[in-house]
Amino acid sequence: MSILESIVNGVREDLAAREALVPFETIKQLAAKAPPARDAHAALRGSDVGVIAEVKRASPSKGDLAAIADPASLAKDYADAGARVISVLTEQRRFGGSLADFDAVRAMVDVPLLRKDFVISPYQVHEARAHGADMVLLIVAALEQPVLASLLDRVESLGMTALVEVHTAEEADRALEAGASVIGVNARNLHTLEVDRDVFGRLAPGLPFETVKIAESGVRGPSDLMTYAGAGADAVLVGEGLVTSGDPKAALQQLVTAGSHPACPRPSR
Ligand SMILES: O=C(O)c1ccccc1NCC(=O)[C@H](O)[C@H](O)COP(=O)(O)O
Repeated sequence: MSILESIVNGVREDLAAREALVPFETIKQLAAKAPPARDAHAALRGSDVGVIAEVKRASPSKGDLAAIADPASLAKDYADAGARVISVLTEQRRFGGSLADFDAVRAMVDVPLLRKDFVISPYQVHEARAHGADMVLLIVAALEQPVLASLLDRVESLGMTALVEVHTAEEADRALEAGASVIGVNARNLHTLEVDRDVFGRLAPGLPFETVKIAESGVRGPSDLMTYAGAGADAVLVGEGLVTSGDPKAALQQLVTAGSHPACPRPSR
């Protein structure tokens, strides 16, 4: 079984348990009552290269990364340092995240929030909105094409933005066919967990001009951001490099400064 399949199996079990407690109809009503979603698409389409800063406690590739005692305080640091969007991992078994982390962050910051999870069901989309998410991750490799298209429609029908994640040219074609307007190219191979930063540079030129392009994974400092910017990134998504830095706020400030530096290649629009 692949790592992705194993993660998704756990997600499916946890989802069934939550659905038994809060039925789909109830979560839909809660989502409908939530304040409107913030425009994450616009936030990411800046004239500089932006940063999506991630609250990431652990990962399948590295195990425990950081003891984040107060995710809200970390998110406040991210917001103060200029994060365009904050990503909060809510998958528990492999990433140590939770919806409680998400709620704490939502209560603290007004920046658009990405619910970062392995979304396989409409329930999770409404659940994300009910908790105040503005953006939802959809991983092409985890979804059959009709499911991907229908989840993307559902995310947008609730006023949120979908970050559609791809690893290959074929997945990028599927993302575009489904109607994705924000595509994340993840440098982390889901089979080997190895990070190859060159994947973004191979796939980005094949994406339409108007697509918002996010380079995900492997940013350890400003030079990685500059490299991704040179290959056409509108923004980078960074987790490990921030939470293991010892000073996430300062580390993020350095990235934000690099993204707006005159020498940094600008998104081409
Ligand atoms: O991080 C992992 O080990 C991982 C393994 C399997 C599936 C997904 C995984 N990570 C999710 C992500 O996309 C990253 O958290 C995100 O891109 C940030 O990456 P990084 O800056 O390298 O922590």
